[in-house]
Amino acid sequence: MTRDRKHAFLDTLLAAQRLAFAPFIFKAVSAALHTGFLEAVARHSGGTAESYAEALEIPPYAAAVMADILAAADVLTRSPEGTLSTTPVADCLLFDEMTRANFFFADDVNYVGLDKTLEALLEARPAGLAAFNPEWKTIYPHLPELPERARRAWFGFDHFHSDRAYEAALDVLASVNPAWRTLVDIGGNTGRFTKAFLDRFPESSAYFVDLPVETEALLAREEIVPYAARIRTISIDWLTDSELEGTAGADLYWMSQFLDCFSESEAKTILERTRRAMRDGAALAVLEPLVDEQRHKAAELSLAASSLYFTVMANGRSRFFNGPALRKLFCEAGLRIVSEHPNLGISHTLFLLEKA
Ligand SMILES: C[S@@+](CC[C@H](N)C(=O)[O-])C[C@H]1O[C@@H](n2cnc3c(N)ncnc32)[C@H](O)[C@@H]1O
Repeated sequence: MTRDRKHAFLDTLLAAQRLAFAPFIFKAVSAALHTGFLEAVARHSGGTAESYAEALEIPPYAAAVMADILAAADVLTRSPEGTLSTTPVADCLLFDEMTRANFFFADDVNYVGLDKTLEALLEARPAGLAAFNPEWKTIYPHLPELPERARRAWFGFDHFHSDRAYEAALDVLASVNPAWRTLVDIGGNTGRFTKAFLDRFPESSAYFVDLPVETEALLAREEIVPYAARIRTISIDWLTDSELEGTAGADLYWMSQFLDCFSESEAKTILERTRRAMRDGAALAVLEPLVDEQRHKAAELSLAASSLYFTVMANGRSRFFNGPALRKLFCEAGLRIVSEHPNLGISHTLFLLEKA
């Protein structure tokens, strides 16, 4: 009994130290990925820190420090003779697409800015964005200006999480109506969903709605050029009072990973303005990952932690939704849920809505 309690306490103490030293472990992993140290151990296990240092032409000191931290953090195992091999956690860091999208998003987009978490939380402004440019008010109009590594990590993260759900969402849409005519892709970003929709419904056309920085770039994108004749762009900044105009007659409005870019009150007015733009009988489809409705703890943790990106880097006031809060917003905005489709892709729920 006493022994069990002592072990339970030591496990708890270890879990707490993982948190206390989380940035140290994180940056050691980052260095091990960037130097190729982790990959070298994975490909040629059984070497010593020194032998990898020699092969990679990095200082033996660097390899020794990384080996100590990674072995203690269960990313590597080390034999009594000092030979190294990787654990399944290292395999995730090297080969699992989700882990890598999340890791590089954390490292290249957020890490420096996260230092301003307290200010951002208390002042409801993305205080960490100053790490890129002190003049920027939100991240969205500046996505094309991010430094190359940050831009790659931002799109890698965004695309990984939404692309997985697109095909499944298109299946649901096709089962509800095999012949959608006109899509309104709100917050369409680089046009990936618009393109997938136009492929799936060959008779359809699309309105692509976003900030000018995205609408002006869209039709020149190489992958979008073949679809240009079927797409019209509409520029809007939803943070002004603008109404959504020019989409009369459309039968499907679509918002994917979009409402989470806004505070609840902003999201509500966006939904209301969208409802006003919808003709009777039109559908609104909303695709969002819901923090509290995940099947796996790994997904819940990823989403909950990612919310801090919205706080510190993106806008200072939004987060990934919990299910009840989003359903309440729909209702308050005068929309009725027709059906819900959870667990699309890895972690998304698709809501099909109509005017109440
Ligand atoms: C996270 S991205 C979503 C991209 C895409 N829909 C997806 O599924 O991955 C959010 C999009 O909302 C747009 N956005 C953010 N703030 C906006 C605003 N105030 N007005 C209009 N669009 C905005 C951004 O430009 C971006 O394209």
